[in-house]
Formats: sequence, C-alpha cells, structure tokens
Amino acid sequence: MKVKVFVDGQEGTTGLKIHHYLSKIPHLDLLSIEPDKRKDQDARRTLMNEADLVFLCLPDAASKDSVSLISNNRTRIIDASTAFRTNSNWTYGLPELHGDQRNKIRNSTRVSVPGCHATGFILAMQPLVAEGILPKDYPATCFALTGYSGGGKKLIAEYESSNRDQLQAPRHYAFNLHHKHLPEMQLYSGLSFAPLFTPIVGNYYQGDAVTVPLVTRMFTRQITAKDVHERLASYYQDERFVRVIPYDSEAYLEDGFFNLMECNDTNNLDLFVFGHKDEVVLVSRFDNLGKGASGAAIQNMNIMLGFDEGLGLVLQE
Ligand SMILES: NC(=O)C1=CN([C@@H]2O[C@H](COP(=O)(O)OP(=O)(O)OC[C@H]3O[C@@H](n4cnc5c(N)ncnc54)[C@H](OP(=O)(O)O)[C@@H]3O)[C@@H](O)[C@H]2O)C=CC1
Ligand SMILES: CC(=O)N[C@@H](CCC(=O)OP(=O)(O)O)C(=O)O
Repeated sequence: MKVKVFVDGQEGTTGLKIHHYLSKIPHLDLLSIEPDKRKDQDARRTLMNEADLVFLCLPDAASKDSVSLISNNRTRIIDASTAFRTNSNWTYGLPELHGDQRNKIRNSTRVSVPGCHATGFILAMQPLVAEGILPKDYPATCFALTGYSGGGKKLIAEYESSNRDQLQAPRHYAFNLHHKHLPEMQLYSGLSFAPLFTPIVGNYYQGDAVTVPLVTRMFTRQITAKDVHERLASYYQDERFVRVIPYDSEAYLEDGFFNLMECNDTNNLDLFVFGHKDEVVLVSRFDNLGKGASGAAIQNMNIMLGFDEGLGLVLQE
C-alpha cells in the first residue's frame, strides 16, 4: 500500500520544493487540499489525520496549531519550522549529527528539520567539540551569506519587486544577536555558549555559505588547520551528502573567489577547511532550499519510511 503524505503549507517556498521532490517518488500517495481550503482548520484536520506522514512548511505559530490538529498516534510529522527544534520530545532531523541520530530519526514520529544556517554551523563544529579538538567553552563566532529565498515568500517578493535595484548590495541582519537559530546551534554543536552570529542576505535566489573562523593559538595543545581537516574528513567519510573538500581547498576556488552556489539544487553540503598553523576558517556550502530545508526534509522522510536515503533528491531540476 502507498504511504499517504500531506504537505501543510504547500504554496510556500519550502512546501513547493518538497512537493516537487515528492512528485518524483513512486511509492507515495500525495494528498492534496483545495487551494481555497489551505487555511481551513477542518479541511487540514481531516487530511492530517488521514495521512501517514505530514510535512509542516508553515510559520512557527501555524506549525504548533497544526500539530494540535492531529488526534491519532499513527501520523508522523516532519516540521520545517523553528518551533520544535530544541524540544526534547522531537528528534532533530540532522542524520549526520552523530552515530545514533539516523536511528533516532528512523524510529521517531516527530522530526524537526534544522534551520539552514544552523545546519552549516553544527556540521562544521559538532565533531570538533565532541572529539575535544575545540573546548566546549570556545567563544565561537560565525557569519553566513544566504540567498533571499531563505526569508520565504515575503522576502522573495521584496527582492523581486520593482525596487530590486535598491537591494543590490548584500545586507547584514540579526544585529540584536538573537537570531532564531542560536538555541539549536548551541545545543547540537555541544558548545557551552551560542556563537556570536551575524547573517547576511544577498541579491540572489538561493545558496548559503556559513563561515566559522577559529583562532587556536591560545589553546594549550597546538591545533592546526590540517588537524581540523583530518578530523572532519574522517568523521564524515561515509556520509553521502556531507563532503569534506580536500585540504588544499584553494584549488576549489575560482581565481581565489568562493562560489557559494555550487551545491544549489542538490542535497549536498560541502565542508571546506582553510588556514594554517593556528588560524582556521571553516566554510559550509549548501543550498538553503536543499540541505538547508526541503532537501533535508525529504532525506528525513526517506529515513523514516525506510526508503533509499537519497530517493527523489535529484542532482539537477
Ligand atoms: N525558505 C527557507 O530557506 C527555509 C524555511 N524554513 C522554515 O519553513 C517554514 C516555511 O517557510 P517558507 O516556505 O520559507 O515560508 P513561506 O512564507 O514561503 O511559506 C509559508 C506558507 O505557509 C502558509 N501559511 C501561513 N500561515 C498559515 C496558516 N495559519 N495556515 C496554513 N498555511 C499558512 C503561507 O500561506 P500564503 O501563501 O497564503 O502566504 C505560505 O504558503 C518556516 O517555518 C521557515 O522558518 C526552514 C528552512 C529554510
Ligand atoms: C534570508 C533569511 O531570512 N533567512 C532566514 C533563515 C532561513 C531558515 O533556515 O529557516 P528557518 O529557521 O526559518 O527554518 C533567517 O536568517 O532567519
């Protein structure tokens, strides 16, 4: 029998992309809602309780509402919002986090998709903290450059409006230093403190690069960029979607410049280690709509349903 799947928020940026991936997977019965009933509680309640698996692609408050509409023990949920990412009753949907995470996801009925910037930060930092290369109280800083689709329909409309010329330059934001990804960045990286994080949105649609500088010269044990690279390469050696780029990463630059769109339309995350003796720069490159949102959601579904992990995650549209 086919698995019944429903996407709540199917007209949004993340929901549309998830729909696109789902349409390529043969073993699914995709339940649909009438366009004018998208926000009708009764119609959504019926479909959610009929579905075996629901994707929530909604703002946080609407996600919480939707979860409360489910009144059976069978329907499993994958939520793309920030609402449940650090809730201990939910499983953090980052299979590459450590050895046990895939199993947790496989057996879970409530899975929360990580935030895009958080994905880049955690995958770069968690192995280093877990293996004692970085002290837990390391005062991490981080900046990210992301495409405007990360801000959903509202930001897309702003960038694609007639005033687009005024938005040519990249724009920093979250200067209150309370970005909504900080709790998950701290919890799942294993650091004692959240990083000081300042994202930047650029005038292009998709693609994210999360950069973490590490200064290791005050450590009691000398840690070089090569040590960091070796640890990350060994940690992720069997992962299909996390690729640690060879140490001589400069060869992967284009005339010295970084191309952050290289993972677009894939579920891949490329991890770069630059630097030398006691200065290291980690860069995670991925598609904010791929491994940063919809791709990750599909990867989680595949694990939960026992499908091939990459099913439907085609390399190019
Ligand atoms: N864009 C991205 O890169 C990422 C997004 N996310 C998260 O995914 C979730 C969705 O984001 P995104 O797709 O970007 O957002 P969008 O704004 O593009 O889409 C949200 C959708 O939810 C619908 N919606 C809003 N309120 C309700 C409601 N009460 N009931 C039913 N539907 C509702 C909207 O309807 P309408 O079309 O009428 O506005 C819209 O279609 C958010 O929680 C976001 O934080 C996570 C990772 C990355
Ligand atoms: C450009 C932009 O605004 N990006 C969003 C992150 C998108 C993302 O990861 O999403 P959620 O945490 O919402 O799931 C931001 O920085 O808040």
